[in-house]
Amino acid sequence: MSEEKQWQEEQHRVDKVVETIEQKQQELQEASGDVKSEILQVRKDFWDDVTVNLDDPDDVVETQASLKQQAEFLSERERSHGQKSERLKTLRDLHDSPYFGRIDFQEKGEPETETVYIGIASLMDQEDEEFLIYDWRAPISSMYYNYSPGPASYETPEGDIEGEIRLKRQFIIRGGKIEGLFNTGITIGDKLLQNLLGSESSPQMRSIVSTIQREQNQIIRNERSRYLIVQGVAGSGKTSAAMQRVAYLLYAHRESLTSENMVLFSPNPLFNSYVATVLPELGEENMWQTTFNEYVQKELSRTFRVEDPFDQMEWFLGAPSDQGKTVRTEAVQLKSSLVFKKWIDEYMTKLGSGGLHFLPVKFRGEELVSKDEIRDYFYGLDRSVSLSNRVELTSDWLLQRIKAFQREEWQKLWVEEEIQLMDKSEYLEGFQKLESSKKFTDATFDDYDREREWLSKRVVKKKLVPLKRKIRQLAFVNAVKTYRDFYEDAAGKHPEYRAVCETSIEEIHRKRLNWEDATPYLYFQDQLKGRRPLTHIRHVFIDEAQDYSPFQFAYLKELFPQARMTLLGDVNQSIYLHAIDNPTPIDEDAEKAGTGTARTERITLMRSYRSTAQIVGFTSQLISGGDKIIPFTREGRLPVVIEADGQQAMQKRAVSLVKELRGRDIENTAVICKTIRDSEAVSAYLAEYFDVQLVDKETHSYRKGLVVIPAYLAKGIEFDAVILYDASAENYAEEAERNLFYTACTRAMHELYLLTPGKRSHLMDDVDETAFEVEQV
Ligand SMILES: Nc1ncnc2c1ncn2[C@@H]1O[C@H](COP(=O)(O)OP(=O)(O)OP(=O)(O)O)[C@@H](O)[C@H]1O
Repeated sequence: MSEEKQWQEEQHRVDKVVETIEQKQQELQEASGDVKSEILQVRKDFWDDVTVNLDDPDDVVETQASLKQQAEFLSERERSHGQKSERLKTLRDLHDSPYFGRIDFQEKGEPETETVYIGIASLMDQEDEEFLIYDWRAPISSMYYNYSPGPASYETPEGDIEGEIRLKRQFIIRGGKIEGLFNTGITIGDKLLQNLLGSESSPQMRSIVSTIQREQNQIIRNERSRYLIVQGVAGSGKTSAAMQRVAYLLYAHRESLTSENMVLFSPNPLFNSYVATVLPELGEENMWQTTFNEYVQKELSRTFRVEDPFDQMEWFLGAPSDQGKTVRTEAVQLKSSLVFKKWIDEYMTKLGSGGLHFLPVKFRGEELVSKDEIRDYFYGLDRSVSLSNRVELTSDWLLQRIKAFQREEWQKLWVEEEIQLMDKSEYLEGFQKLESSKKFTDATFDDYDREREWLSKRVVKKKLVPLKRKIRQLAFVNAVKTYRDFYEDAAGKHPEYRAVCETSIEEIHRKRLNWEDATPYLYFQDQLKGRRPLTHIRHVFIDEAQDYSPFQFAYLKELFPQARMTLLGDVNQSIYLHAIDNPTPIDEDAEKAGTGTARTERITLMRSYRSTAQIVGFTSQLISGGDKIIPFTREGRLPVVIEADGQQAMQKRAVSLVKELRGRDIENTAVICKTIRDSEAVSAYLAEYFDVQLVDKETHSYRKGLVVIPAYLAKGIEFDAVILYDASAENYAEEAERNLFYTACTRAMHELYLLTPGKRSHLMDDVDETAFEVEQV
């Protein structure tokens, strides 16, 4: 069949499908309108349709039942309306672009070839008999991603279905019109992918549903593993695959899984907003998205001023190489390791028989239960009971003590004074309560006593509420002091870490916690007080997983005991201090990294999609093993190293470069600096010429245009052009900064410039001279 004929036939089919969509839209709109007016009516008549009678207890019960019934009816209607609106939104998307793929599949033993069209959601014909479009997540659709024409199979609950793909076709459809049509051979989607990857970057990540690659599909549809570890080179689609995986899981387990059962840990708040549009684009709701830092700060900020990972990074990049830096580096390495977790576990065993510190229970400045009494009670409990359970029992005991104390307190003078100060409404409330309980007759002496008694009880009870709450929160355990003792003990046992322990004690004393101490402290506290694990979470996604220490990962495992975990990362992008000599959760040595179980699976992605072949050619030479990275064949300009004659010349060139890029319609440009201080200075300078956005650790979203950003915050995101600001030998002097340098360079999709005010960094020494151009200004 001629190409033109094929095109016509396909367009004809698209027209028919669009017609069906329009019919369905109309029907649904009418039904949705009906439900909406019904809801409005129910809301309006709500009180007419319920029987409200509060005369006697039976009537109250009946009223409650009637109210409940009406409320349930209303919420059922609202739910139905919600589902209809969602379906309408999906139909709107399908109306614009009904599908992106087609396979003709002949099942073994079947005479007919089945034609399967694949889109972002399923669509049945008007008779509900045939699929006009299959959802990309349906089992049969998996073949579209997994196979080229030829033998193919797919899994179903009843077993594997085998056969042959006779044709595989891709479409670009917009506004109901076919704009592109490709019959694909061995590699899927080269042309379509070229198209997509060659386009402009965006401050919001896009869904890759129409061009998912086979190796990415394995991540998306993985059902077996407890820990799925993805080591993927920069730009290999890890984040993209993770988002598609969420959508896939929500579809495949729609009876039992919702977005509330999932959490995504991302590297910073900016990244959260970067990925936030992907799932809604696929018709799914976003899950709980957070950062580990956000979680830690929420848990600890009432006790300590906790450093965040970005400040730790800034310190690392800025601190002079002296004794202080050596000690802190040692501290970071130690406190990230599972060895340190073991030290804490051992100390917990010791605490089982003595050494735990308590705080006295005080009320109105008076000590009710001394810390010694609490300690005696605690250590009087059966020693085989775990520490956290003993703390729980102690809390019960303290609450009992408070109850007894409460009675003694009623008669006290301060209570009488409080009653005098009570405002009128509170007083009246007491009076009414007594009256309604029919214990209060006319104003007799007896009634007056009862009123006093009632009010005294109320005053004492109310005053004790915060204290009881604190006891329930186990605030009587002095975890901070105990943690300090732990370091004292460690300093004695491990003299080689004496300096580390001493500085830790000093920090604790100042109510401060360095980032490397945050997870160990949380863990320490949990061992003492227990923590309710978040069992409703069934899937945890950790992006940039190489930035987590084994200790942090172990902590997350305990926090989400029922969850499967998908860890995505790149060892060459581990930029934090702890990763220098430590394994990270994505390390090949799973045992060391704490991810080794029978159900751990590793997937390695070597193809890089983000950058042009020229940029990948350059960046891959910055890291060891980079020669194995496979660039996606998309051509562009060689990276340019601009050697400027001093700082001023570099600044000037940065301005002219941005102007040049704009002249060529390259709008989304990032000037990537090493630290926030550099970024502030550069953005202030550029602001004299352009509208520029400075991104710092608090930035939640960025807009199109010119952005200045420190390298460690640019993780995970991408720009059309990257200008690496100050790639000099002085600025990037240390080997430990190699990954940061690499991460910054790999943010570029189409063009990469490295500006240096003098000799370029030795981190580029191994890059072949043919992999970049040199410009001198
Ligand atoms: N199958 C695909 N189809 C279309 N685009 C893709 C595909 N895979 C990746 N991309 C594109 O490649 C770029 C990089 O993807 P992504 O950010 O998911 O990679 P990553 O591995 O998380 O990168 P990094 O580790 O460098 O942050 C994005 O623009 C993404 O849209």
